[in-house]
Amino acid sequence: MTESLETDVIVLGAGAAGENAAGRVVSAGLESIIVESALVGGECSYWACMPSKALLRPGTALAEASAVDGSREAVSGSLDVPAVLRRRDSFTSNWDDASQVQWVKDTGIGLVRGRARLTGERTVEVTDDAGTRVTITARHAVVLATGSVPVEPPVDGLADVEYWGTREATSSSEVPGSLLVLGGGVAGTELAQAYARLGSKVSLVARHGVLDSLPAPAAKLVIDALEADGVEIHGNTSPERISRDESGAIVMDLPGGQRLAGDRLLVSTGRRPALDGLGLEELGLDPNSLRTDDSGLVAGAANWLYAVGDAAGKVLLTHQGKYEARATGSAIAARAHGEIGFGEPPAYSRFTATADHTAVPQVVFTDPEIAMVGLSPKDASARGIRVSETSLPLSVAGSSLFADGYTGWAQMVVDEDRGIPVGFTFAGPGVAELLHAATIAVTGQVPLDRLWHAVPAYPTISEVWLRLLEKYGL
Ligand SMILES: Cc1cc2nc3c(=O)[nH]c(=O)nc-3n(C[C@H](O)[C@H](O)[C@H](O)COP(=O)(O)OP(=O)(O)OC[C@H]3O[C@@H](n4cnc5c(N)ncnc54)[C@H](O)[C@@H]3O)c2cc1C
Ligand SMILES: NC(=O)c1ccc[n+]([C@@H]2O[C@H](COP(=O)([O-])OP(=O)(O)OC[C@H]3O[C@@H](n4cnc5c(N)ncnc54)[C@H](O)[C@@H]3O)[C@@H](O)[C@H]2O)c1
Repeated sequence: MTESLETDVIVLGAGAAGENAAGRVVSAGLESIIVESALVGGECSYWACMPSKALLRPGTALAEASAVDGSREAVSGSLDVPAVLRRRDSFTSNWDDASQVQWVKDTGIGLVRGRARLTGERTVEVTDDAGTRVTITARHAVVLATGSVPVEPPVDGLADVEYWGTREATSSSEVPGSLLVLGGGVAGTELAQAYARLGSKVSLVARHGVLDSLPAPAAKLVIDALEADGVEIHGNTSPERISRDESGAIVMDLPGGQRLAGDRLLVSTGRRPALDGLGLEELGLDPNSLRTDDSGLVAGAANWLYAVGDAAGKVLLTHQGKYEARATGSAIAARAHGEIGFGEPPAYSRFTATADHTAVPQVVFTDPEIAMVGLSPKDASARGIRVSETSLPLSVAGSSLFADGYTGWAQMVVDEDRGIPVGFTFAGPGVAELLHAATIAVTGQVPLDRLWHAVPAYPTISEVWLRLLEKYGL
């Protein structure tokens, strides 16, 4: 038997983006049903941001205490691995989504559990594990917030060995004796350090370099730290073959005859939007090249289909997905109330995710951290913006108080025609909390001669702002 439901807005996927889209339309007076096939809360809560940061934080806290004369002497032991894993489990609520389900209920959002598929315009069919079907029709819109899936690299033999993805690495209850990591992006780098500090012998294989899309001096600080943690880095290479040997170890054959072996293999080689099996092709849409405007509206779908978060494939970060979802939720509600039309709303209105283009903040939560926002000199030049780059070692009174022998780096990218900063990168211990000031300066397009009057408190690490402006020439 098929149950039929009707609502204003159907949201597919109850990750961070889906929750925010549904929450936004409900707070604007519309009804919404969210459909989820796994845990309400999605990847970030259970298998990505939260558990990975919970695995990293104890190692960073220990390193911070060990980096200061006086407290260093009080550090007498190493990480307590069972306690670290227990704390990680508490951050994932032991993979129980009851509290997030309660939030959905309290917010007035309907929840249907099962796998959703679009069966027509504004119509979704949901099938749960027992085979029960529910058909839901939306009066206004359907939002795709189905997240992303890992990309499996085409490596000979990989499909025949059992390996970890980031889900297994973030939820593991064991710390392997040795771990091979394939992929030197943010996920591979963070998890390589987490496991090295928990006691694994880690080898990291990166097709290009480690964090190679980030400014080289910042990436170098992280590479040095990984090596100090005992991580063996194999850069500019990719395995020719992966197999399992007679002892049960996973073996990676690199070009040139080098062979690496480990108890476990983590593959973290990127992600792509999870749009397969949603019925998009039947609606004349290509899941491999879905295009959305800045309100999330999908091109070619007659003004009823939206995509947000990883599913939209623009920026694969939780905070940016939530931001897109707030814009989309507001746009859907305003359109339903006849307040705006279906043309793309103006940039920087609350109906658009304008910052996706110019001011995306990201933190790499290794020790040292890398925190960046906005455009790199290369990004800016590609957009035809005439920029200057100012960079220096991060060395101010606040940093030397933070840690003995503090090493860091900072960069400011300035649009020379407009006299405004368009990008910042900070690398070093404790720099993540410097980032929001930079995000505000970039998003607010604060002129440098006004930024000069934003005086950093003494003695904080933020004094690096003053050093950057002085070096720039103010
Ligand atoms: C290891 C790792 C660490 C990360 N750390 C950070 C970090 O520190 N900070 C940060 O900003 N970002 C981080 N990210 C990225 C972040 O996890 C994602 O950007 C974020 O989870 C995307 O949220 P979302 O709501 O778009 O998708 P998801 O959280 O993936 O949610 C999508 C939901 O849709 C459901 N779903 C899918 N298909 C269907 C269907 N057909 N029917 C019903 N339900 C469906 C899924 O079950 C899932 O719950 C990390 C990623 C990884 C892999
Ligand atoms: N702190 C954070 O914000 C955070 C942490 C983890 C993940 N994430 C997000 O999750 C997404 C996925 O992370 P990710 O690190 O898997 O993706 P990524 O795209 O950042 O990095 C993938 C890496 O794998 C490498 N690679 C691909 N194929 C390879 C091969 N055959 N051999 C060797 N290397 C290969 C790529 O060169 C790249 O360096 C990213 O968009 C990232 O921003 C964010």
